[in-house]
Amino acid sequence: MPAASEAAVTAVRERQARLTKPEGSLGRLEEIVAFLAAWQDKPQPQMERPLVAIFAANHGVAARGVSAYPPSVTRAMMENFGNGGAAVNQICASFGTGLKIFELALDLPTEDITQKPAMDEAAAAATFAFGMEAIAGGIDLLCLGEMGIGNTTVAAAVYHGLYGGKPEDWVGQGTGVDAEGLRRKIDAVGTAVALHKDNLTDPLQVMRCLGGREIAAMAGAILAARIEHIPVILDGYVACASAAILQALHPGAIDHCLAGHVSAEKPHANVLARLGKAPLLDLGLRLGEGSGAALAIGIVKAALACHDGMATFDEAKVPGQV
Ligand SMILES: O=C(O)c1ccc[n+]([C@@H]2O[C@H](COP(=O)([O-])O)[C@@H](O)[C@H]2O)c1
Ligand SMILES: Cc1cc2nc[nH]c2cc1C
Repeated sequence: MPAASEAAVTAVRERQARLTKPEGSLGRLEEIVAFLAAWQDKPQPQMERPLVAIFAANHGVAARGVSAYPPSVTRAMMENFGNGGAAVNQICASFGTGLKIFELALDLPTEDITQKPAMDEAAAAATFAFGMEAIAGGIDLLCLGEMGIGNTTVAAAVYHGLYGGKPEDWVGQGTGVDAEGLRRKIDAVGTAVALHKDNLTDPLQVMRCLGGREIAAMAGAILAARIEHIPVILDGYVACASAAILQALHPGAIDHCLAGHVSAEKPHANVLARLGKAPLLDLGLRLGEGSGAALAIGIVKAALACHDGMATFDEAKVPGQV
């Protein structure tokens, strides 16, 4: 895996020191520019072709009453994305960002994780490889999101499988289940992790047994982005499950990823702490579909505009530090 480019970061830091602002005063905007330089391996990082990629999948466990919405919403939302009617369409339009939707066998839900592994090895591997396609087309930043009724349950199972604790530590409201729905989610996560317990020492087996197709595909996309020097912005609770799998496989594997936001899905803050990521935004979103990652593009755009467009002390004849 490529490492962060120290030379590119040094070039960014040198320019930042000359820009007309007190040292360090742009805070995380400066860190974002250094981060892009490090992972694009460019002394002048850029974001001319950002992409929001959404992976959509269906889940057998959704039949257990773990979502406030029926599984048919997943396909219906694909139509809506195509027609520009979803929140993420409008966020992307606000920033002039490209959006691609990847459909993952919606008519063939993965197995119910409380009964069987979600996928067999061939399907898990093929889906991971398919996710690697997200970086095609010369993009310079990848935002990762998903759509899939029931996927906050499988994400919770992945976290419980990777991190232990109790099922309820990792379960939140998802699309807005009531108290009974929450109980069913907690039961499903506990049952699934107990069923597959002998398979959970390998993070890729956690992905295969407890995850879903969008989670496997996003993991592939994150890894492909790393290899091709494309920084990644992660969306919320579900997208971070893919990052958690890669981090568990190899501790530095998600160093090229930023957390776009902290979701209102309660355990997400804890997940981000485990991933070592401070979110860029905290807006109470719990939508998924890449919305929080896409919003963070606005911050990245402003960070790069400052870095590229600000005058230096010399250019503006502003006196420097005493
Ligand atoms: O990623 C998040 O932070 C998030 C939090 C709550 C809900 N979602 C979205 O809601 C859907 C899953 O919710 P559920 O209740 O069906 O498990 C799926 O389409 C996700 O994109 C996503
Ligand atoms: C309507 C709807 C839109 C979504 N977008 C992402 N997850 C979603 C879940 C539902 C239910």
